[in-house]
Amino acid sequence: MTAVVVEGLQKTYGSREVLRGIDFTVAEGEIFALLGPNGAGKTTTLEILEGFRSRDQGRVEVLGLDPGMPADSRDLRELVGLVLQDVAVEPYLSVRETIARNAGYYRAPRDVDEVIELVGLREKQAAKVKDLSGGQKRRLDLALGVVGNPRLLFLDEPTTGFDPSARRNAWELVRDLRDSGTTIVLTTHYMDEVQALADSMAVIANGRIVESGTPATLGGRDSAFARIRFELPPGTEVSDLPMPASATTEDGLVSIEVEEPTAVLHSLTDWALHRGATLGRLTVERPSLEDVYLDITRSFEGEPSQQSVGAHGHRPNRSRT
Ligand SMILES: Nc1ncnc2c1ncn2[C@@H]1O[C@H](COP(=O)(O)OP(=O)(O)OP(=O)(O)O)[C@@H](O)[C@H]1O
Repeated sequence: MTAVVVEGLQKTYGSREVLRGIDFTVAEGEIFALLGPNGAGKTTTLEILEGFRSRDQGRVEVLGLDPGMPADSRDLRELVGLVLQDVAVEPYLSVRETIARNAGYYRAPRDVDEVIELVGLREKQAAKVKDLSGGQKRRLDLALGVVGNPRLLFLDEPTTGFDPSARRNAWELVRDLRDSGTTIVLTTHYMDEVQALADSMAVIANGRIVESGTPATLGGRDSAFARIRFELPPGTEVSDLPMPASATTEDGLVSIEVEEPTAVLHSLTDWALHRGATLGRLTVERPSLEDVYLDITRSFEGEPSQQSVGAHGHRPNRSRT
């Protein structure tokens, strides 16, 4: 089943066209990542899906419901979990009290101890919210997102401010949630996060979805040329190589670009071994997800962007507490 359907979604703030007709779908049980430069409209899209923001045009369906309809939006509250960028929580309550209080808002919440364990806050369960570090606070946000046992979880930049080990734990948690059947829609600026988590993804730039696919195939990444780089053995020239190669670059390496590197590597290493030489700093790389992502978004930088006229309004208060 499809968990989220977005078709021709448009949103304008004043006369600033932020979404110019975007389309994507999220399959039930997958982790879907929405990416894009600052101000591209990711949060706006998420807020529309969550029912916190109205849309101007287009069709939106979340778990078969329309978040733009008040009655559907109320039903969605039970089915959907949110981890937003600015969750307001009571600073003088403890971690446990905060999670227990939120559990009380749902008909069939998860067990509070299980949630505390899940987000790794057992040691901090008696601490007041105001005394938590930034990363611990974000883990509490995650706990509040999952305590209602949602079918669909929205994560807006879930690991911003986490240390490397807390990020790994959060990824583990997100994968566990997916494996237990929760659909997850997340936004992030970290390509390693997308690589580690996303089953599918879409890039939004200049008000449109400009690429979509999987982390492995985005922007034709899987069929892109491989780049072989190495140090020329002492006493040899680029022209001695058994195939065409670029001259040494400023980092002292020779580079060869090929569609399929197996045969080229074979003749290259054969060539070196026959001379009793080695190919220092030898690497074979295809463009990383980050390379592809930057290429895609850069190609939209020159385009006329969303028009900007008039003052910004205030975001609605999205806190549930
Ligand atoms: N309430 C509002 N009124 C007017 N303009 C707004 C409002 N909310 C957002 N915007 C503008 O809409 C554009 C998209 O904002 P949005 O927060 O959706 O982007 P984003 O992709 O989530 O960005 P970031 O990566 O920085 O979080 C921005 O230019 C922003 O300034």
